[in-house]
Amino acid sequence: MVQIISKKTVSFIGQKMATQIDEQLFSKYGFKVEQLMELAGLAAAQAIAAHYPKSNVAVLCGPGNNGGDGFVCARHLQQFGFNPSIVYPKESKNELMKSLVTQCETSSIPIQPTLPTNLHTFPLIVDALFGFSFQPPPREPFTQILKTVRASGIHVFSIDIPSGWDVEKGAPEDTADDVIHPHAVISLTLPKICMRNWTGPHFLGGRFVPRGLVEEMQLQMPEYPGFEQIVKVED
Ligand SMILES: NC(=O)C1=CN([C@@H]2O[C@H](COP(=O)(O)OP(=O)(O)OC[C@H]3O[C@@H](n4cnc5c(N)ncnc54)[C@H](O)[C@@H]3O)[C@@H](O)[C@H]2O)[C@H](O)CC1
Ligand SMILES: [K+]
Repeated sequence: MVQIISKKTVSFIGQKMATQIDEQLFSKYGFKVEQLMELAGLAAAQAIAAHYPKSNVAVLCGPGNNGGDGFVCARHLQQFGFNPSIVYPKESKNELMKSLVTQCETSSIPIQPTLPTNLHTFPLIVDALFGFSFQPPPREPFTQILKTVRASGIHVFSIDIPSGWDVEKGAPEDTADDVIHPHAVISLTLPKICMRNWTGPHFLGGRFVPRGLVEEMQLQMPEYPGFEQIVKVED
């Protein structure tokens, strides 16, 4: 059972604050992005395994670190007995992303640049296209992908923020067809302001922020029970 915490007990952060936390973790606090990405992707996979039955799952990975979380999540989902396939529309030249591709390829996780033609047979999609650095509106080829996913009606689990959402302005109109309308979301580190009014299943992970940074930036962090990596956020 994932422990439930109240949304009143955690800070909701904007795009600038999320970027500042990220920068501080890597500069002053000495972390490497791959360390944190591993924990972020693992937390996402744990939330998925806690919330959905084992199945085929299409993991949509964008060109930035949100996409990196998706690759890590796919690897762990396979370890947990899911059958992941990765959709990676815009290959990054970044060495870390190349390593993540190798890790998944050598684990026999298929990777393709476009949505599978049999997408309708997938019970679940993981959305790791864009995170807190997204600047709307989406550009091609992502617009078309977001539209197809929206039209499919398949349950989508979003990592950090639902792709296509403005990080701060919140959920778009119900009629918007080029954004993710998620079934569930995992916020990483802290929820972003766009998640304030979200009432669907909401997990929180990324239990890696060091005490010094929490105090320096006066962050209200979640109380994780014991040695858990995820909690669920409710009213
Ligand atoms: N501190 C943490 O909590 C950690 C979070 N992680 C994850 O990293 C993302 C943020 O990653 P970042 O590389 O900064 O950016 P994104 O992945 O959100 O996207 C950048 C990527 O997207 C392109 N892009 C931006 N806007 C558009 C657009 N309108 N259309 C098309 N493409 C767009 C841009 O060019 C870049 O290529 C965070 O959310 C977490 O998921 C880390 O894994 C660990 C630490
Ligand atoms: K996302």
